[in-house]
Amino acid sequence: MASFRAFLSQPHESNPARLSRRWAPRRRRPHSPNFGRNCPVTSSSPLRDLFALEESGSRAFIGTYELRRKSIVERQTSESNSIQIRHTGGDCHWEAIQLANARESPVGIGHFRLLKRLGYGDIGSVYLVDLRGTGTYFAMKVMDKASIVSRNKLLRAQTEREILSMLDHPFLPTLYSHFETEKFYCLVMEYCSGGNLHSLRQKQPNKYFSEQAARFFASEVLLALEYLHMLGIVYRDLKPENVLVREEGHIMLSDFDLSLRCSVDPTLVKSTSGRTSSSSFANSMLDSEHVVQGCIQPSTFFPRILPKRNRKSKSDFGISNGSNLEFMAEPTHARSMSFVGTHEYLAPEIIRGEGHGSAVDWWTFGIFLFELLYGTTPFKGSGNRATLHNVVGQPLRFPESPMVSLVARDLIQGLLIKDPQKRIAYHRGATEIKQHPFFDGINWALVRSMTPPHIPDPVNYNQFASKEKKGSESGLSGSSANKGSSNDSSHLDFEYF
Ligand SMILES: Nc1ncnc2c1ncn2[C@@H]1O[C@H](COP(=O)(O)OP(=O)(O)OP(=O)(O)O)[C@@H](O)[C@H]1O
Repeated sequence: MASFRAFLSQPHESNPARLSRRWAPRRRRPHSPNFGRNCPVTSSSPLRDLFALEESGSRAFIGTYELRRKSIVERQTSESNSIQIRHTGGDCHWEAIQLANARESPVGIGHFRLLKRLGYGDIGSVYLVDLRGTGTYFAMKVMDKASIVSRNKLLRAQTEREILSMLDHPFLPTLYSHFETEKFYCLVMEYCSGGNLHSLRQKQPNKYFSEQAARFFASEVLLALEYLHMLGIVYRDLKPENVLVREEGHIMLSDFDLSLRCSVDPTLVKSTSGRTSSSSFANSMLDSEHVVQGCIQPSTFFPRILPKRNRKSKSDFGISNGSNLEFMAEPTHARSMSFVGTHEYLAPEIIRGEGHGSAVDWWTFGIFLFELLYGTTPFKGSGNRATLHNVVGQPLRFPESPMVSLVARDLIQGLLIKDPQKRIAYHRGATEIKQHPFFDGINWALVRSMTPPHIPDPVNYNQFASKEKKGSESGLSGSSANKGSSNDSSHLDFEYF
């Protein structure tokens, strides 16, 4: 039987600081998606986090906290008299995991309380958990080893873990830790309390979003896809069900087990007209003369120092004459023959079995936008076969109602071109879509600061405090859950499929 440990120890070319079974701090600190969320306090000060963690009653950690607090106080006193705020903000989740790891044994199942099953997918179940005694909440994906191996899904589990460990983006999940028990593989990720966009759409009047809300969600998804493509990841499973809503209303793309990893050659290109629409799309196709020598390395994004004889002057790059350079990292050479995805979202090239690449994400982005705006997908048939038939053979038609703007329809039309090579973004990726008039007014650098159209109801985490009491009184522990041996109805055992 192939072992998860074996796949965990495989070299990972693009992530030298790869997570080992025992959590190791990342070289780069994450963007802190959880600033102020699910944390004991909503402060960015590590000092206040530590006080709050102490107050939450974790006596076992107090010694370590005390040491850390002293060193922080000393550092603050020596560096300045003001409280230091790190640019990464106060993600208490990293602190909590790190402190748990600093104890005698690395983080494992026994450190967590299972609070609630959030859902399940093809390769595992996802639970809301808390790291005992810290008041920090996580989503833990638990996969049954035997089931995964017997159903030949080990590669999918491996892909998901590898991809998650590469990610560091505000609209993508953070993997805080991963480990295995005798029976399970576990991934510890950030928890999204707002459910998914599919459920949220169902709750809208008439079950579709306003154009403004759709533009917000599409902008965030677009940035996530752009980042994935830059890392050489074709997502392949975009659908509202996989777009989770965070506590503060921003989104998080989830579920990477169907994703494809490939090489990518980031490039600087001269910007063309600066505008894209499906009608002018043919004119804005990339002119190969405009491609500047690939001068940025994938994954690390450090400029490659070219040998002197190859160096180009500013004017070679068109900088002096005022034209703009664009960063482009579209894995246009990615190829896969797999038949993966969800019927209504499958791109025609996947159904035709002719091989597919990164353009499938732009097709699914078109279906996604259509569904947000109209409340249904464009090629849905009476059954799966009919749907596939429609995707390949039926022209795109827009329903008469609701009224959707011309620019939105133009973008959808460009994305749902059946020939991937003619599809918008085939050559220049997200850069091209960002310039479409549908996104006029979006400040791409500040999307994270936009006000979300919907803020989920806050989660009452106190409801779980009483469960903890019950759990600890009756001896609930990760290991008992692991063995699935508990008879107490307050216990949460792992359930599968
Ligand atoms: N980080 C998270 N925060 C909150 N809920 C989550 C999180 N990750 C997953 N979920 C929930 O758990 C469910 C199962 O997720 P999971 O990623 O395992 O499978 P899936 O998306 O349903 O499909 P697949 O079969 O492709 O794995 C999701 O539908 C979602 O509702």
